[in-house]
Amino acid sequence: MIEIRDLRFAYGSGFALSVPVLDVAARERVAVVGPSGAGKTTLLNLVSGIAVPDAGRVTLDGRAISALPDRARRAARAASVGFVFQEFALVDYLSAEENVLYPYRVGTGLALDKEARARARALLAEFGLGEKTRRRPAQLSQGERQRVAIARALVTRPKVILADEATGNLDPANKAAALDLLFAQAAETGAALLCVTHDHELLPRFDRVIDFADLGGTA
Ligand SMILES: Nc1ncnc2c1ncn2[C@@H]1O[C@H](COP(=O)(O)OP(=O)(O)OP(=O)(O)O)[C@@H](O)[C@H]1O
Repeated sequence: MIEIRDLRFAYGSGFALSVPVLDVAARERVAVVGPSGAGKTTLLNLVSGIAVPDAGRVTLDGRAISALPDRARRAARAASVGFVFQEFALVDYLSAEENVLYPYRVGTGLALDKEARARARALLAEFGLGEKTRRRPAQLSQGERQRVAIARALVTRPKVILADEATGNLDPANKAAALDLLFAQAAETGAALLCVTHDHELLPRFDRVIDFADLGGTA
């Protein structure tokens, strides 16, 4: 589902990333670990098409997303990828439900129809937020905001789910619960799941753990 070949990327700051091969199959749940600043977020940005590699290829669901022009890449990302951002990146002035529906609002061509709205509400209900769909992020707890961010990543039923420290800043019970939600939804839709995490106690729950140092390294 995710296929990386000979990936190279550098920031102007000098940091460079090189990943010769990385594959994640449909239904596979993979954790990525590594020290702070190793390039884990950068890797997720490259996989999702937020960033474009200097060389090499990222293929998602059979499509070389890294080779697409900007607009097509954004559309492909919206169609194929759900992303749980490190700091959640919720929109302050939108309700929980409107935050979950945000992927439909960013000019990606996905139809914000009745079915999408029903799915957003169903996810929030399943995540224990059925009574709080109209609240704004500031009126939610940290764990609740986290669940809104996860629901937003899942609402389009993406084939690829990327999570950047999706369980960071949560207490142990909320960490486990957040992972349960991600795993259950990924299993339902058959998505590939790639999660950056520093939570070593969660690693046994993944099918595979990739240590960033073994990926091919940074140069
Ligand atoms: N937009 C940017 N421009 C220039 N350099 C950047 C940019 N974003 C990140 N970097 C640098 O690239 C390197 C990798 O950053 P990245 O955020 O991918 O690491 P990380 O492994 O996710 O770290 P952490 O675990 O702390 O989140 C760091 O040295 C960082 O300073």
